[in-house]
Amino acid sequence: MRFQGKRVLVTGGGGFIGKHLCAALMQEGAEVKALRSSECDLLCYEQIEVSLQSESFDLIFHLAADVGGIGYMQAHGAEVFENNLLMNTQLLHAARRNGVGKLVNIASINCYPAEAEAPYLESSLFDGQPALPVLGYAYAKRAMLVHSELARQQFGFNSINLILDSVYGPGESFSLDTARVLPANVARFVDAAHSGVEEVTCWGTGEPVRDFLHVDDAVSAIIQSASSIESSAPVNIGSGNPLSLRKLIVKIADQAGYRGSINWDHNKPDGQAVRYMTVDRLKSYIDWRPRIDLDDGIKAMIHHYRHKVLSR
Ligand SMILES: NC(=O)C1=CN([C@@H]2O[C@H](COP(=O)(O)OP(=O)(O)OC[C@H]3O[C@@H](n4cnc5c(N)ncnc54)[C@H](OP(=O)(O)O)[C@@H]3O)[C@@H](O)[C@H]2O)C=CC1
Ligand SMILES: C[C@H]1O[C@H](OP(=O)(O)OP(=O)(O)OC[C@H]2O[C@@H](n3cnc4c(=O)[nH]c(N)nc43)[C@H](O)[C@@H]2O)[C@@H](O)[C@@H](O)C1=O
Repeated sequence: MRFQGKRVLVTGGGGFIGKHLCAALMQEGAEVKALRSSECDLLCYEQIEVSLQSESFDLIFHLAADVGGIGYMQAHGAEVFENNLLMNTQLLHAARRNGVGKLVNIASINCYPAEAEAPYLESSLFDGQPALPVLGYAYAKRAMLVHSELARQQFGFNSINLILDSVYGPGESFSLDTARVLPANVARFVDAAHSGVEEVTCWGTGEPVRDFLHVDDAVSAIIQSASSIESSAPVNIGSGNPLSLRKLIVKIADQAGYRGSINWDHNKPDGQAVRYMTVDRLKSYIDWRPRIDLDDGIKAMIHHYRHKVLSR
């Protein structure tokens, strides 16, 4: 019971990773408040002050973000930049002013340069421009990392920064327009197999390489990191098992029972080319390894989509 009696706030606590994190924190003995945008809009500084003045928190996990799959990020680049920059900056400022014990920021593998050499090392984070379709999101998250380090240096404020790779699992969006690649294609191929179509078109070239981490493994790493890391230097969290999107999508199509052909729409963005990370720094802090195999995770996602989403 690592968090026994601790008062913990989770921004974005009603979102995909946030819900899983809140449940796990409660099991660790924490008193958890999941902050919803309807009760505290992080774009409004006064509302953040009210939330942090009404209760004192030992720890804040900051998951709230304006975020989605590559299609959403590309279509809403300026808003994504503005909203995330404002939320992240205001929250850190208010947390520091209100004596919060520790802030755990969640950043993304999208922060790495488009041309970074895989596996990504934390020391190369700022060595070039992020990929164009996710530029606004990546720069807002990069600013959060810089703010965190400066607030530690100037004020001794304790915030840490975790860089997540692609996380998947039950509870994330399956909407074809806004979802990430894995759930979008679970929905696409389960629907295609069900309706018996013989041709399906996926986004991009299928050539990019990605690494997927199940949400339960991500949450376990986030929780252990929160109690073990006392530095603002960013720390990668990923599975270290890369595969091409073509292979991923064929796995999903097979498991969904789809037997038709797969085409690729080259007009859709590919994003970063070869993307996965080392987790040596993480392992220097905690004893962790991912436990959920991708094939099992896909199987569970297909089951979840068929039985929990389609049956609604
Ligand atoms: N999922 C992934 O693969 C990855 C995620 N990340 C990061 O992890 C974090 C969580 O991601 P994920 O769970 O997938 O995202 P979700 O979109 O599911 O959750 C984000 C939450 O942010 C909240 N939010 C958005 N705008 C505001 C606002 N103005 N004020 C208050 N809350 C707001 C929403 O709360 P509400 O529902 O109450 O409106 C929403 O539930 C994000 O910071 C994301 O950048 C990083 C890398 C990979
Ligand atoms: C970690 C990081 O994860 C996300 O980053 P991303 O991996 O770049 O985005 P994505 O999951 O949307 O995958 C995009 C890749 O997949 C290909 N692709 C194929 N078919 C579909 C498809 O149907 N939908 C989508 N979205 N992509 C598809 C597409 O062409 C591209 O090559 C961020 O949004 C952000 O949430 C974040 O923080």
